[in-house]
Amino acid sequence: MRPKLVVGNWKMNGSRAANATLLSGIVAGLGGAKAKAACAVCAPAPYLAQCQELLAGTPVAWGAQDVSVHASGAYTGEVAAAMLADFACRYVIVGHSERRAYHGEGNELVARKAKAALDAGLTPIVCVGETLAQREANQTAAVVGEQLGTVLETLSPEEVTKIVVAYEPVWAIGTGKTATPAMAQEVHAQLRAQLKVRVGKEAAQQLHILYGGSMKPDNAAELMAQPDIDGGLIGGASLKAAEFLAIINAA
Ligand SMILES: O=C[C@H](O)COP(=O)(O)O
Repeated sequence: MRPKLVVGNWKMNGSRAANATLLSGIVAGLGGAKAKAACAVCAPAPYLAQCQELLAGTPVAWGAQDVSVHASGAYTGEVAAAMLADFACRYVIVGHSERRAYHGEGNELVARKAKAALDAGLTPIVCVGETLAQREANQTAAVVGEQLGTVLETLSPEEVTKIVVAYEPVWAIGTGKTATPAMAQEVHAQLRAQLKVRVGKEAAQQLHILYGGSMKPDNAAELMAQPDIDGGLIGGASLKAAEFLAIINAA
């Protein structure tokens, strides 16, 4: 059975003081006992050093929310994958819908970001998801299929076995609306079938497909009980230690 994975995406939130309180609360809440799920936080880039300082040696991994496709050079404002690795990041989110919507990131760029992350030894968390208009037009399967498909074409099958996929219906992000477990499971099963074509049945069974979109302590257990939902990518609820811990414990 795949162990569950719960990842917090802090988005553009936090401060040195607030992060210290949040991270010490999470670590204390895990209590040194074997957590029910693997967990990580994806922090804004300036706080990765703080994550490394406070989380090294704990069960909580850390990562970033975006990465450049370039290795180094004249790319003002960008952060290279090697720089994230320098701060011992394990994960980096690529293709979050907020990057797609506000920064015009398309499927090919997202795939190149996933490749850049893998080349630096990081695990990309590749986000896919449809807008409300796309769902209402019955385009969900086509949209997420194309989003994941471009990544699968860009990476070798061996590289694909090292990614994490996150299904995040855009209409459920930060809105309090959640996909029902059945709706989410339907898309997760489709994504796993697509992965299977690329990497084979056994490897596809090992891959993590996370659900994101208003996952909270009160709906996490039901969502994660679905056969193809292997954890969560948590926004708002990852900013409060008690809520984040409750979701980890619901796994
Ligand atoms: O990456 C996280 C998702 O965008 C979900 O955010 P949310 O839990 O605040 O809805």
